[in-house]
Amino acid sequence: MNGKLRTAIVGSTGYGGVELIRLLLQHPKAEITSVISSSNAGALYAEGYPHLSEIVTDRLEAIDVAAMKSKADVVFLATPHGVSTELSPKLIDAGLKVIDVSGDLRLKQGDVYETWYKHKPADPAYLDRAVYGLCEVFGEDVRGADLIANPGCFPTATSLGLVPLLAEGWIDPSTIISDAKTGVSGAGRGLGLAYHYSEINESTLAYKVNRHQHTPEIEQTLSRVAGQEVTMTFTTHLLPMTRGILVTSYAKLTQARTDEEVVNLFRSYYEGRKFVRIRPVGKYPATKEVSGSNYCDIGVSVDARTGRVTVISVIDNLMKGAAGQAVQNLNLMMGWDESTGLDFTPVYP
Ligand SMILES: NC(=O)C1=CN([C@@H]2O[C@H](COP(=O)(O)OP(=O)(O)OC[C@H]3O[C@@H](n4cnc5c(N)ncnc54)[C@H](OP(=O)(O)O)[C@@H]3O)[C@@H](O)[C@H]2O)C=CC1
Ligand SMILES: CC(=O)N[C@@H](CCC(=O)OP(=O)(O)O)C(=O)O
Repeated sequence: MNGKLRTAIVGSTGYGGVELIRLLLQHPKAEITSVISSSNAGALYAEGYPHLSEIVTDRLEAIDVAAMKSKADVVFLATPHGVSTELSPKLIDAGLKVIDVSGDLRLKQGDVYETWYKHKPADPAYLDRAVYGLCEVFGEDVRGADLIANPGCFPTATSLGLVPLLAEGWIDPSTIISDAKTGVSGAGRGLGLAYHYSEINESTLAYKVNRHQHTPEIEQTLSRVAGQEVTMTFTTHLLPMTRGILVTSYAKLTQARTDEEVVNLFRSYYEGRKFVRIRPVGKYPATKEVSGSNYCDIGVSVDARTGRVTVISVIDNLMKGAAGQAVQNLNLMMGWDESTGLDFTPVYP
């Protein structure tokens, strides 16, 4: 023992898992004690990820709650939907802390989860116990929690772009439309026809139109902040890039505002929050400007002609959209500075 917090990663062989490894390897207060696989226990981790040769020398371990309890304090779940539903209660009951990167514990109402995810929901007691870790909005809830539902990638970018406007009543909640674009790593490492080079290269497409599972998650956050039920239109698009999410949101202003007023509202709402950066009037962020980092960058514009505000928000889906925010949640949960181990610049170009 060197005094560091011991972490285990279930789903370590996926894209979310390998990004968690990148972050936890250089975290000053945490270490990785188990990399876990449901299908390949015994194999050397770096066999599947040669970029980690001579860096991660561990072998993959099977899922075993007692073994995790003996080797770890906190377990990250970077697993497909449905796994955490069953596994998180066992880990919590064993006295472990859990940060779930999947969607299993994000929606407070089990029937809503079942409708959108087509999976059996988790036990309501654990849904109640899970704290929704959108750090810049609900971060206070995370301190001292033991079960975190890490927000989805699209919900993180979309919600951070709308929350200040709703919190202050500057937009009409019934008029929100968000148009989202993502790179292919959002779909994970598994194979799928839509993600083949020859299918997505030089092409783009909308998918899960009016049925994306992140819609109720965004609505849940916006409703909580607005203090009334919010429904919205949300459309996702796949782009031929590896990392990155860009969301453009539109809503009707409740009264005339200037660009400067809206920029100042965002700056004041996120004051002191390192990972949200607001562009000046007339400037809008690109996905490359946050790539590999935990930042969410936001640009805003008022259209005086239509009375609508346009918000552009970008994140790296694997960082602020998954592993980065999961480590930020770990930091908040442990009472550490939220940027511990995340304090590095984006990769550019
Ligand atoms: N990719 C992204 O940008 C984001 C992903 N997420 C969510 O994070 C989770 C992981 O996503 P991602 O890493 O992209 O997905 P991947 O498909 O890349 O990885 C998922 C991993 O889960 C493991 N797994 C599969 N079945 C089981 C099982 N029954 N029990 C335990 N582990 C299993 C697999 O590894 P093995 O066979 O070795 O066990 C696999 O490597 C998903 O819920 C996803 O929705 C959230 C935000 C963003
Ligand atoms: C390109 C692509 O398919 N992206 C995924 C991103 C969702 C995801 O990562 O899952 P969570 O629900 O756990 O956040 C999607 O649109 O479903």
